[in-house]
Amino acid sequence: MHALVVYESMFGDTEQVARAIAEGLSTRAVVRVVSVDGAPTPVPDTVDLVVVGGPTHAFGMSRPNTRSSAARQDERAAGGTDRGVREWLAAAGPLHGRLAAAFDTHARTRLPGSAAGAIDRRLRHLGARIVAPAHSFYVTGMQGPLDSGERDRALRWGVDLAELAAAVPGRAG
Ligand SMILES: Cc1cc2nc3c(=O)[nH]c(=O)nc-3n(C[C@H](O)[C@H](O)[C@H](O)COP(=O)(O)O)c2cc1C
Repeated sequence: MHALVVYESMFGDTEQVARAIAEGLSTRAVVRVVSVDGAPTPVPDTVDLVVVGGPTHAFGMSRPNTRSSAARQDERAAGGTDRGVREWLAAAGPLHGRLAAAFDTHARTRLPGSAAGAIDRRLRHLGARIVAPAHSFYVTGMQGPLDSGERDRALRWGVDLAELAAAVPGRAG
């Protein structure tokens, strides 16, 4: 099985989660993990499983104005304003026959909404078969860092995803 993990990250937290998920997936899959800036469009035919994640901004996926706002808040985010998962998904092409899953990072607050839910809906709309419910990983403040234990939780989710994907008939296990 070939897996592609695509992430957007302004302050580095979603990247850490994406890399941990990729490590978990690698128990059963050949994995490529790429920032949304360099992620291929359309998704190559060789990819069986697409895992897409980004930070929750303003109750959903980032937009150009929320990325600019992040860049004004912290220089770590300065390079990441051009393309987010929203824009990548718009160019990813139909995903019929592909397996997929969505994740996000989210502040531990009572703020509603999640980027993962929006990514999940978009992946379904593109025709992908969702292998696991959209998943959130938590940061302790609006600019991170990741809450303790979240990296390990991401790794375990990656292992679970690989098992769920391998169990789907018709895809390489
Ligand atoms: C402009 C902006 C809007 C945000 N809106 C939300 C929000 O609606 N809900 C939430 O839980 N976190 C929100 N956050 C916090 C982000 O989720 C947090 O920065 C992100 O998870 C960190 O991931 P990253 O390091 O990969 O960028 C917001 C952050 C920024 C910069």
